[in-house]
Amino acid sequence: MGEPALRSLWKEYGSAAEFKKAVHLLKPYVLCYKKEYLFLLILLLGDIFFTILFAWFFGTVTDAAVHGDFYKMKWLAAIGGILIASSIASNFLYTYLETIAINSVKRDLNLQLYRHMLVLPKSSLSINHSGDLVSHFTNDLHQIDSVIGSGLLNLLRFPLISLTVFLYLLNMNWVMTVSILILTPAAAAGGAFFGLKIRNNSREINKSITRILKHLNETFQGMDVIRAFTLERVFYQKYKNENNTLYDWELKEAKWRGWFNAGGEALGSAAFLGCLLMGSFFVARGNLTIGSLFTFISLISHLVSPMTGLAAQWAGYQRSLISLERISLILEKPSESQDLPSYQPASSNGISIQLNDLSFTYDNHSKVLRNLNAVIPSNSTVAIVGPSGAGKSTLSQLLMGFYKPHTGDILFNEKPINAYTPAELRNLIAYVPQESFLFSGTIRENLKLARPDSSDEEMIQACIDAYIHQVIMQFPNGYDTEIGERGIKVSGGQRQRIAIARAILRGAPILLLDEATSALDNESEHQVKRVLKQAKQKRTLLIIAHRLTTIRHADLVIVMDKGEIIQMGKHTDLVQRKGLYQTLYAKDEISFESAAGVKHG
Ligand SMILES: Nc1ncnc2c1ncn2[C@@H]1O[C@H](COP(=O)(O)OP(=O)(O)OP(=O)(O)O)[C@@H](O)[C@H]1O
Repeated sequence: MGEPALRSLWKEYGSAAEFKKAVHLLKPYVLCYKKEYLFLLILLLGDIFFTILFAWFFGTVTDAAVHGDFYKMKWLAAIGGILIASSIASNFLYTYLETIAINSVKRDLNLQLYRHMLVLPKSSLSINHSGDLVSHFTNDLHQIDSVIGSGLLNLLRFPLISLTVFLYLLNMNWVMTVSILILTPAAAAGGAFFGLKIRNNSREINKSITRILKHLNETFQGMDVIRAFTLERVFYQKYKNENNTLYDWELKEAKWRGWFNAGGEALGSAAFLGCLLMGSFFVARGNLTIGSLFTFISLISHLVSPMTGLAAQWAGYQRSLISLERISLILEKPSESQDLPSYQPASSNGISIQLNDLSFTYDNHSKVLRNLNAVIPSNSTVAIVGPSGAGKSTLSQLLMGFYKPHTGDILFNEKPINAYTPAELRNLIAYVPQESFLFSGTIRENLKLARPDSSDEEMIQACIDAYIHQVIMQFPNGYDTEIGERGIKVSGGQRQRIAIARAILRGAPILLLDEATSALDNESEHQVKRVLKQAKQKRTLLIIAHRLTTIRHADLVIVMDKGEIIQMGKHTDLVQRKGLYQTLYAKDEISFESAAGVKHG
């Protein structure tokens, strides 16, 4: 590492800003368990008391043995028994309470992180890779033990035990005690140096773990492509390289920790040897008993090791701080609502939609939607068509409030959608995405997610309308058939029809279908469209479609190209007019007829 890089890292490390940030983040969670932490603190103070008492006991027993005072040894044995029993009870309680404190804080932080991610705007969430997001839960949350468990209490315990032992030893022999203090700067400097090294390493380790999780995510999601394109060797090699990188960083960290522990031991040994030599001198001169020397030696480690211990703790904090920094970056992002949205039955009144000079950009550079103006009356069927990349799906994302318009407005019943809460807005729309996503579980569970209070009759009717009921009834367990992860056990067309049934069951006043019939055969598509046409008295139907032959019945067709609305009207009018719609329709009809010809031929 270059000198300037080291200097800037040191500056960052020494600023304590991150430490303050960590305290700010963790404080509310830790305070929820203040009773447990208070009790732990009392046990820690008890531990200091036991440490001194054991050292005193050790020295007193030695002196009694040297003087052959068996009467004293008898009651010392009884005290020893009480001390050991109390120490065992205190250790057990400490371990138990620490586990409660650590796991409670971690559980609460975990839930808050998950909750926050659920209500983050799509624009904030989509800049992170899903592997990155998962790594906050699988890696970062497990790295914070050292700042919420003993590590936190040691910040108090180490200085306290050092001070108590120092005063006790000072009282016993001030020359030896003061002499040992010359080791303090070495312990502190060692801790600071290794902490800096470990901190830098932790950052790289976290990055490496995140890359591995990303790679795993993509491997399992893209397994079919990997197999079809024989990419197994390429993926294996990439995974191996990532793991080797992680191994190298972990090894580096182990080396630093190894050196650090060895350094701590060396300091401890130096203190022990120094005390033994000086102590022997004082014993020989009759200024110290052998028992007192033993007491001194057994306590000296508690004077030196808290110094190295505090430094080690500080070094250990670095890994936790890096993880906390990553978690707080997510928690700091503003959410789109305070409450978790949930299903609320929407009013059955129709919803009119108005686009007012609507423009949008994903990256603040190139506009994906430009000055869109349109009025969609309530309970009408509107088709949005146009070539690939025209901006149709982007418009649907804006209608659901996943992204905010750059300029202009969208009005539902003449009220800007910004005036609705995300939950209100999304309860107005039933959405069928381009790629239907089903959750693992049964078909019934997937359907009832859309409207938990729906009856079985309503669920079955939605499936009849989506032309999927007969198919479901042929499955061995009917509606209770498990459909596997992401609905992998049903065909693409079946998945799409279950997704349409789910949206119909939701009963929202707007039904938004984004290429939702692309995987259906002609017969299924015809049936679904027939039912949707019947249902239009009850809802506004927005259909984004590629196959224009299927949207002839729409009340309004909006033709988009390069982010603009270039034509608008009824199919019968548009098909007569020269323009993009006519061209697209002619092409579509040819391909439809030739497909039918191939089928029948
Ligand atoms: N999340 C995104 N971030 C950045 N650009 C995007 C994002 N999603 C889409 N785009 C860009 O916005 C433009 C419009 O895409 P959009 O998906 O809305 O088109 P579309 O008309 O629905 O196309 P298709 O019919 O192929 O689905 C494209 O140029 C695309 O590259």
